[in-house]
Amino acid sequence: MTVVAATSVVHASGLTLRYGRTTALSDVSVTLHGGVTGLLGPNGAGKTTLLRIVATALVPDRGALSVLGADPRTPAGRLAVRRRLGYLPQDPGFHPGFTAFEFVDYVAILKELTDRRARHQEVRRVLDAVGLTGRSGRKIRALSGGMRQRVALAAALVGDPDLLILDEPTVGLDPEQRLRFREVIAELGEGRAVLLSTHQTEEVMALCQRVVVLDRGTVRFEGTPAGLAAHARGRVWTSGSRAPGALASWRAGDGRYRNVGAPPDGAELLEPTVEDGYLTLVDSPAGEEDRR
Ligand SMILES: Nc1ncnc2c1ncn2[C@@H]1O[C@H](COP(=O)(O)OP(=O)(O)OP(=O)(O)O)[C@@H](O)[C@H]1O
Repeated sequence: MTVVAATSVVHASGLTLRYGRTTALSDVSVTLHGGVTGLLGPNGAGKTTLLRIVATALVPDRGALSVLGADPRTPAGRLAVRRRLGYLPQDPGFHPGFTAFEFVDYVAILKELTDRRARHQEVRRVLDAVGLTGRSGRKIRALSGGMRQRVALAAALVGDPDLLILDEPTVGLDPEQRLRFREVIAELGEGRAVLLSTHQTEEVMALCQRVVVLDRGTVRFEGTPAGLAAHARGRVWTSGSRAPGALASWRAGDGRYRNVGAPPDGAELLEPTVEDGYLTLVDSPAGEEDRR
């Protein structure tokens, strides 16, 4: 296990965190390497809590954690992680009166870029990386949701971090903006580790090399998107009418019903998608963990 910890970007084992009487995470163990990893799960699954722990913004009640080879429980370890980490929280806390440039510059100051000239160059670099060149002088309050999200991503990119943590980065974006954002994230994942939380299985298919499914504070799956889809193999079928016993059943574009669940004898089976795999996992009893 020590070998895994040494080569992984994040290695967490047995993380547990409670908010009062609510157990947000219970004995969560995950290992992340380079590339894009999606953290998928329903509302309240514990995604934000896990991201905040990895980003050193929250301390778990129990469990061990190594991030970029450092231990966030020690002050020196926390500092080492924070210097090499970019974090896009769900609510970036914009000052709407700031321009995009001013906001990112402010974050760069917090990230200890003290030389003004070098800092401004870095701010221009990250604004350019997210396609905001030419809009950097606009006030944040005058930007669209998609543009604001780009500003937040630019702020997370200051200092060229080795690990990027993105909490639902494409929420609220229209399909075109989402696509553009995906392009940027995919490119970022080529040279570093990206951990992003999402509710969207299509995002996982489009972007992620690995996926972790969290449900009610526990890891239900850790593996590839193809492995997650395979979880529903033999459990997706097509029929001429709605199947009453299915976990989910809907009329597809071809006019036939696509059903997920236990198929009746003789059903015509379909190739499962990541969404099917996810559905069969989160709708089955907790405690059946799957890693592939
Ligand atoms: N500050 C807090 N105080 C009390 N309970 C909290 C707090 N933050 C989160 N929780 C609870 O902890 C659980 C996990 O929340 P968390 O925000 O981590 O889930 P999530 O998967 O990110 O949800 P969502 O997809 O809705 O953002 C939920 O039951 C939530 O209500």
